[in-house]
Amino acid sequence: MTSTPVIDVERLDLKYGDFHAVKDLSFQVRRGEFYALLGTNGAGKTSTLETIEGHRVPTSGAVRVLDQSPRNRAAVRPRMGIMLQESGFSPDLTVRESIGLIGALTRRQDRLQRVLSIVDLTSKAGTKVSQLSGGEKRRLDFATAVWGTPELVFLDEPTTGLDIQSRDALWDAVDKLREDGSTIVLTTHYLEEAQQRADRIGLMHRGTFHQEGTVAELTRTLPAVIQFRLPGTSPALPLPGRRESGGTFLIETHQLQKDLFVLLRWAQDNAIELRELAAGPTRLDDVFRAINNH
Ligand SMILES: Nc1ncnc2c1ncn2[C@@H]1O[C@H](COP(=O)(O)OP(=O)(O)OP(=O)(O)O)[C@@H](O)[C@H]1O
Repeated sequence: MTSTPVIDVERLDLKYGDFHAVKDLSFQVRRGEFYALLGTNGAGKTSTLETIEGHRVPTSGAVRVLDQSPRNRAAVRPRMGIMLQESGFSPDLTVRESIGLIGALTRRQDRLQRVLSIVDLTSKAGTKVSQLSGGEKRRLDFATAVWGTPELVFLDEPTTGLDIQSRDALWDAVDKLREDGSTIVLTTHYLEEAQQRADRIGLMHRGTFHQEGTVAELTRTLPAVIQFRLPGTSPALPLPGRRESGGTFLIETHQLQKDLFVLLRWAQDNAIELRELAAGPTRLDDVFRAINNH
């Protein structure tokens, strides 16, 4: 038996006046899944998420969240943790009071000390929100996703403005949420974060999906890349490649292992050092760059 999806979007349309922001969009997120909703600027991600979160009414189509209408806030809100791009905590409240508010609004149970520790704001518990740094404010926003281990967590650009330690700590906490069974929906422009973690990706462009699938499925159609620099003089390359303006050679291939072997054998036979050699699968960045060619 397949369980009911945690999010079920069926033929969603959203219009702002005459402007058609989301067009006939359908997708599902399964329980325990890490789903990344990505896309170009203005693609319709925020509009879609706001509808799922219950802030917007669809122009047409149906949205179900946790088997409820998202407009049924009393039923749905306690089960969701939503980290918005700006949570809008009152500047006059302290960190402790702000986190207390999350508890009051969601009616989930948790311990203040536990959440303060996860977001690394224990020493700032008595500090007013207006006096927090940008990164500290962002960590406070993350408390909304952590408090009471919600069944469904939305992370909207969660790492913007965070230093590397804070980013690592945030992803560790997200891993812990997943271990505890939470379903995660991420939107971000830091594609490598989604590439590393998402089970599936919905890639939006101009109001609809350009592609949807696992990272492997999204990158399958594009070649992998081998890149390197060559010393002053060398014989012709054994494979078709191109020289970038900075002097780096690029070989695009659909047979990475085989072509890498050909290149390494050529370098060995000709006693050539391939400087700054790097080879890797297609990255999501390349999938994004390819969008505008369509
Ligand atoms: N309230 C509104 N009134 C009119 N147009 C709107 C409104 N909100 C969004 N739009 C338009 O709808 C489109 C989708 O916007 P949305 O914010 O959903 O995109 P996004 O994918 O989140 O973009 P970004 O990555 O740039 O944040 C954009 O062209 C935007 O200008």
